[in-house]
Amino acid sequence: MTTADPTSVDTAGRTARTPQTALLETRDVVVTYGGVRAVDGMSLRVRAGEAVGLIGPNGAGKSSFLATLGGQQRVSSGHIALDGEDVTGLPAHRRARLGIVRTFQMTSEFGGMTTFENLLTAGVGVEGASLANVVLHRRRQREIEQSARARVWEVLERFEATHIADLYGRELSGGQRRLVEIMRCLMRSPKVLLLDEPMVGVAPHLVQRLVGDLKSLRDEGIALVIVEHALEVVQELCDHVNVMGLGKLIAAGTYDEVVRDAAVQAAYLG
Ligand SMILES: Nc1ncnc2c1ncn2[C@@H]1O[C@H](COP(=O)(O)OP(=O)(O)OP(=O)(O)O)[C@@H](O)[C@H]1O
Repeated sequence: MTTADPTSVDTAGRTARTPQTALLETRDVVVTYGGVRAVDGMSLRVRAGEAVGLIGPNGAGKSSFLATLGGQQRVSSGHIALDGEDVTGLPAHRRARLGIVRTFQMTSEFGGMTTFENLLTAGVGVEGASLANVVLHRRRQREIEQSARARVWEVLERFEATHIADLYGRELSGGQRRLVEIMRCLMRSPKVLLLDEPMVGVAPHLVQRLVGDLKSLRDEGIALVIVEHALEVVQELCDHVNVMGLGKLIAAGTYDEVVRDAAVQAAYLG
């Protein structure tokens, strides 16, 4: 992720389509909660096949900014574009259809479903099995379900996770849960995968495995945007690291570049 080219997004948020156009681009994104300016003018670009880290001290605005990318948080001002198209006003489910998908920690509802069912529900949602479809087009619904079932097995095999297909969410280890969360996103064939602390609760010996899985997604061309406090993970996984402090981008570059930056050291110490 790099800072935005100021000429690339016009005032209506449209981006000129050039070979250099970023897959995901934000321009001057601001989020305010009451009087708190949690995100204060974030302009970033993310290319396809790039793993981008978002780091910074507690309260820097990372999660709020990530939520604006996924559409879970409305921006107070600014623009967000995917593939050159302005998506700023789109709700999360419409962005997900366009390819911006965010991992969510499994809630208790998921604990009562098997891994297979967890993935299936994510997959059936993709093709828009609305209530109307279910009621009016049963055959179409069966086709959607059949293709989603095939996709579930594809995803489980790709992550060597067929052995957890019949385990309930509540029976999974922390690392397996994180994997299911990522696999649920994969059911939606994302272009951009947003991850908020993907390594929380993962046993140390499984972190490497999950990092490897994320690298393989990146190498297939999916853009990853990762908020992560575990800096060794950021160092290993991310091609580009953005550091936030008090809502603003205070440094950007490779991991080695940003950790040497005086402003970054001051933000972490201060
Ligand atoms: N829903 C909310 N209502 C009011 N203030 C909020 C809300 N969410 C976050 N904030 C505030 O916005 C600022 C940024 O919070 P945010 O969670 O985005 O930061 P963060 O960098 O992700 O922090 P952490 O690393 O601790 O998760 C903080 O001052 C926080 O208290």
